[in-house]
Amino acid sequence: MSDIRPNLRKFIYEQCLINGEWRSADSGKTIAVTNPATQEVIAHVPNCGATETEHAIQAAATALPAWRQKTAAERAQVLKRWHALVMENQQALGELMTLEQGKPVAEAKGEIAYAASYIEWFAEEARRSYGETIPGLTASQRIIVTREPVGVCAAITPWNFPAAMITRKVAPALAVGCTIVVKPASETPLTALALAALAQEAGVPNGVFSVVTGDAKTIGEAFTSSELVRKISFTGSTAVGATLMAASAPTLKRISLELGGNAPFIVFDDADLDKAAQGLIDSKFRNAGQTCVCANRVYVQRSIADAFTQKLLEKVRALNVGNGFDDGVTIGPLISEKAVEKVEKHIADAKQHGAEVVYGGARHELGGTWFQPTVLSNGTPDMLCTKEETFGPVVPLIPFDSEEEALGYANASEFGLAAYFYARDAGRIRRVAEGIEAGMVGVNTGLISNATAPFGGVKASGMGREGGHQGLDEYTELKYVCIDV
Ligand SMILES: NC(=O)C1=CN([C@@H]2O[C@H](COP(=O)(O)OP(=O)(O)OC[C@H]3O[C@@H](n4cnc5c(N)ncnc54)[C@H](OP(=O)(O)O)[C@@H]3O)[C@@H](O)[C@H]2O)C=CC1
Ligand SMILES: O=C(O)[C@H](O)CS(=O)(=O)O
Repeated sequence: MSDIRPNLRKFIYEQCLINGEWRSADSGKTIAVTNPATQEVIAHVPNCGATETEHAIQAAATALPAWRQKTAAERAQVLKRWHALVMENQQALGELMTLEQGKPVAEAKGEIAYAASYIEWFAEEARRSYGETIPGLTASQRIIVTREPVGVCAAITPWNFPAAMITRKVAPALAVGCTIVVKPASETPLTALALAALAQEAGVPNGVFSVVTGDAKTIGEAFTSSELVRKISFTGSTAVGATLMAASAPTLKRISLELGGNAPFIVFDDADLDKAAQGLIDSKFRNAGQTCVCANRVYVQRSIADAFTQKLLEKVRALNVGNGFDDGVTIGPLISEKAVEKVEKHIADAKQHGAEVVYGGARHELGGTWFQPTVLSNGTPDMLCTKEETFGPVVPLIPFDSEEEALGYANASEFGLAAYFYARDAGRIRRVAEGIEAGMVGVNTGLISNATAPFGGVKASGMGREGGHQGLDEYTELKYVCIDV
């Protein structure tokens, strides 16, 4: 039986929104969108190329003057209407996300609310894009610093958070008066198209926000080579981020990169072990482990390792693997067969390093791309999963003895997106929070993502911040005006 429910059909857009028009690819070619739980083809979206992308970029440039000339309050009103429409349709948008991405409906609805919170946040921030005045150097001199929109922007987003990765780029861009063209991931274009339809209904003018689906490399090259595009915002793998950064250099574009992670999760001997076990569940198994901020390597102080492992196993056993549409399911399918193979590779490598599978460790009996929630004990600090993100429901437990040893392991990574640790000693919290190399640190919590805080990483995890008041900075340029009158 199809998971496509009658209420969803009106939210399935099989055309791209370019300059306010819903259109197919010039070639007529399409890309199939499948349900990862059933492999059912649920829709076909346009396989656009350079011409359609350039049309969308040109439309964004044409729409820019009128949109940037609106007052911040006028732009905020449009964003607030968009926020209201997204939340009014939270159930349907959540089910649409489950249909194309696989995460459980409850989690998908949570992401819709999280995505909407970025729209609401930047509707409010739109009116706080402040400049400053600086005392002049002479009696007749006045120094004014203003913020202006960067201009035409482009965004490329991943499949794991099909709504939030869109709104945390589009909302700040529109709030400050930019226009934007978005290329969503080919696995999950439907959520992006539905969000664009609601933005259009909310009154976002033609050309201000377009969505182009199709060949990533071709569309990406159209973005990076265009002199009209002044800013690129990307969320995805470090490799692609680096490619986009290099390709943007000839036209000196502004760039924001939210890239790969490999979050350490440290449990010290003075931690509240029940909180730490729950925090690890919250961080690790969200989206079946397919998030860039999830705990990827877990360091447990040796003296409490056995006690912590038992508390963790009690919670892991309660996880319910299944179709995201089924009540009570907490772990959906992984996005692809390739994703499952990467998880298997990491587990095999860990076992070769001496790790033991204390729970799960193999594909789920449901078949397809479902994988058993897995706990490995007796891990080592040189396993493959300590070097690259697993992007699956695997907890590798690695014992350590001293605080210095744990911090050394945590920082021995090219990545620096998120990090987590549980402790209660104030001095330890200060030392570790300041010593860990990451853009975001969770102390006694496994959930750190929200629209009010600056989300982003250091080292190979990227640059720039999304969310918080800092999120506006990515879409504005400073202008310094020196007046002598
Ligand atoms: N820091 C963060 O917030 C996040 C980081 N990530 C990281 O991304 C990875 C998983 O996401 P995944 O989607 O596989 O990453 P990818 O980098 O493969 O894809 C991300 C997006 O980039 C597009 N893309 C792929 N190749 C190119 C190219 N040559 N030029 C332009 N665009 C391109 C994809 O299009 P298409 O779908 O058509 O291939 C997709 O829209 C993980 O490493 C994860 O850690 C993911 C999410 C959030
Ligand atoms: O893509 C991701 O993993 C997201 O950035 C994680 S979050 O913002 O939803 O935490």
